[in-house]
Amino acid sequence: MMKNSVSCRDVVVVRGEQEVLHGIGFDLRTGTVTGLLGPSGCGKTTLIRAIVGLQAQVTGDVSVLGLPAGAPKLRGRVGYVTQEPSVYGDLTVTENLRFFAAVLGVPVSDVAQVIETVDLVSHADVRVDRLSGGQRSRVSLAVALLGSPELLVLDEPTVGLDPVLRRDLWELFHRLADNGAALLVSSHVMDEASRCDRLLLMREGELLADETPDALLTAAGTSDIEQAFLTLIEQKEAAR
Ligand SMILES: Nc1ncnc2c1ncn2[C@@H]1O[C@H](COP(=O)(O)OP(=O)(O)OP(=O)(O)O)[C@@H](O)[C@H]1O
Repeated sequence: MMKNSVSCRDVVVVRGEQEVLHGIGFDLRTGTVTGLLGPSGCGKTTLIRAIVGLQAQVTGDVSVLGLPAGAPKLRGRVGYVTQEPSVYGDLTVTENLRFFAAVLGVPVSDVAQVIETVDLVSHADVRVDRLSGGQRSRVSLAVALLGSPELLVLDEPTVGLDPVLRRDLWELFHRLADNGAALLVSSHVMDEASRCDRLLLMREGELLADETPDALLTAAGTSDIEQAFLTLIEQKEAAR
């Protein structure tokens, strides 16, 4: 039986004066790649921050690998890549990874492995500020892969990448899931939806759908995810 890596129930988040998540519930399964999709500002990053335990003012239940989100024991078991670059520009790829391996208490022998996984062997000794945007985001991903985390949470990892690189990264995500990890990958690009095993579609702080891409398309009677998303919104508004 598939296990749940993340379980969210009735998750409400207030940021500033505003409630931005209005009672979200879903499970994230081990060994799958789940896409978190929705328009800019709908609350994807906020939900991700709640899962990795960085968000204040969360009510409801967020359980990660059987522990409360943010529990100290989850350190090293959860990898998180933010939208902002999280590596040092004045260090090489290898130096960055050695630094983060030491911080995380991960064996230094893992460094070469993750560099290979993200396909940066040829740039291992190049300073990060001399890399392209896509290469740099793969360094951040390599940091998140240190220690072979059981849950990987990636906030818009493919923004600004060319189609070939995007395809390669999605192949990597599925390899990681095949090896037993759960991945949650946010995107506001609907055409990435078909690459996911499951989809969470968000709008204005609510979950509109928690389905496989096929089930979603069948329910909406279309072959286009963007159209399915619009149909769902129309159905929801008609039901109000
Ligand atoms: N620091 C903050 N203080 C108050 N409100 C915030 C803060 N950061 C974000 N918000 C609000 O929370 C809501 C959700 O933002 P969030 O960043 O989670 O959306 P998102 O779906 O990740 O957007 P994007 O795709 O543009 O990154 C938005 O209405 C935003 O204005």
